[in-house]
Amino acid sequence: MRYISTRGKAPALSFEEVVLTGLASDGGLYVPETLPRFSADELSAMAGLSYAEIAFRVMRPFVNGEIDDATFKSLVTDAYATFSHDAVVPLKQLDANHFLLEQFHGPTLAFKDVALQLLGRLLDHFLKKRGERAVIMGATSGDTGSAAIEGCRHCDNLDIFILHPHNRVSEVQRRQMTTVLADNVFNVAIEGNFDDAQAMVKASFADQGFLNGTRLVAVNSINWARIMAQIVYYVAAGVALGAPKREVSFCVPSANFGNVFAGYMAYKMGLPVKQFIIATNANDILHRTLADNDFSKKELEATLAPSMDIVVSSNFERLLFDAYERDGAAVAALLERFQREPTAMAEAPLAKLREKFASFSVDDATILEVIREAHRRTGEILDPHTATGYRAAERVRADQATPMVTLATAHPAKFAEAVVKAGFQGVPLPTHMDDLLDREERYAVLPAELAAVQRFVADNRR
Ligand SMILES: Cc1ncc(COP(=O)(O)O)c(C=O)c1O
Ligand SMILES: N[C@@H](CCOP(=O)(O)O)C(=O)O
Repeated sequence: MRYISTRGKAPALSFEEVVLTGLASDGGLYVPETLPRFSADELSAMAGLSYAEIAFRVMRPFVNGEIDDATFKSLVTDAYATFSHDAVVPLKQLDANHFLLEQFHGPTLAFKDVALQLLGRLLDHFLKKRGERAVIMGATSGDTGSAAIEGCRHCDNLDIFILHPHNRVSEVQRRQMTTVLADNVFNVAIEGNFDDAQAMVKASFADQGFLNGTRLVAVNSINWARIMAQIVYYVAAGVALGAPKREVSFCVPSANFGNVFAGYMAYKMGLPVKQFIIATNANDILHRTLADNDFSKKELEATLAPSMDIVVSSNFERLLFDAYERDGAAVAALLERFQREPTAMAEAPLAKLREKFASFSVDDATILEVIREAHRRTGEILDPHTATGYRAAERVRADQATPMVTLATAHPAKFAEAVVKAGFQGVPLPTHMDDLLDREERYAVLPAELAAVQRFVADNRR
């Protein structure tokens, strides 16, 4: 298998190269040239297997024999042994046909752990094999940062720089990052928003001169391995609920679009999916695009679901590539227009997306209402991101007969502000984080200026 760019002009890469690369050299994102497809028998055979075994079977075709099976199996098994629930990503039934897929049982309590526990191990494996060092630059609206640090901190060959928007992540999220005092971990609070941070990371991939030849690696979902690892839980949930004999629907709290895109990949690989629902907070560009063909930027708003405070949604590009029949030039032209001015998708690709995707946007007042309502009905305290999904699933699901799986993307203990505002006392952190609020913090505060950030990285990398 080879990986090609969504903008059609960068060289095709192998799996190892794609894991060790960020953006493609033409500014696009890498996707597999062809997708593996599972037969109904292969899917049926996955029901009842351990999560690690399903993960191995789903991801093996993407690895392409570039890691031998025994080694890859052990990387996968080790990655998922760090989760506190035996099912790794368990399903919880809320009512007759609505399920939560709990994605917060990993070390940092959000769905990002599922991919980043594996990505850290893959990077360690490839860099050791090559005898190379690398620098990671990542942008976070709160969850990717700690999951990346947790996944990569033990890799001696890596220095990790994580940019978060100053004062725009929750206290628990910030401390999960800034209290890791390892020599290879650097946190930077940017005086700007997530889009500023992500733009600086992307600009650094485009011009890596400031690193004097050291490799720059991505831990954001621009890295294909992030998407690959996230495909697994769609397959695991689907077969647990009766696929391939029964269709399943998924509702996904969305922003940078890596999570729901992974679900779409599972569908393209043979999982029978009736509907994907894209849930957004007040930063509703994905909903506006799907519902009104309004593919235009609006001022980024700080909401009670801060991890979804994103306007420029990276992985939407991967979906556009598919919707535009893999025409890289058309995708590049649309995205260049989008950066400059309000724009719209062509009718045919949009119609294609609407066959499988619906969307819904939830404001802050509704997030609070949903947290209270879901607790009354189910006994669960949802985190504010999951709350957007819960409401969207109720409002725009295609039918009641198909099982609906809402992805519970984070643990409510990470978002005390929203939970308390909704009228609860808060949710305790798990015991391994008991003293998080007392730990020493270390981070730099920098202006949202590329030169300042690159100087910081160049000066501090080991
Ligand atoms: C808790 C949580 N929910 C939802 C999202 C949205 O996921 P995605 O960016 O993959 O669309 C994020 C981060 O982006 C998140 O951290
Ligand atoms: N919500 C994310 C934003 C970055 O998304 P990614 O999936 O591209 O890493 C975060 O919590 O940082």
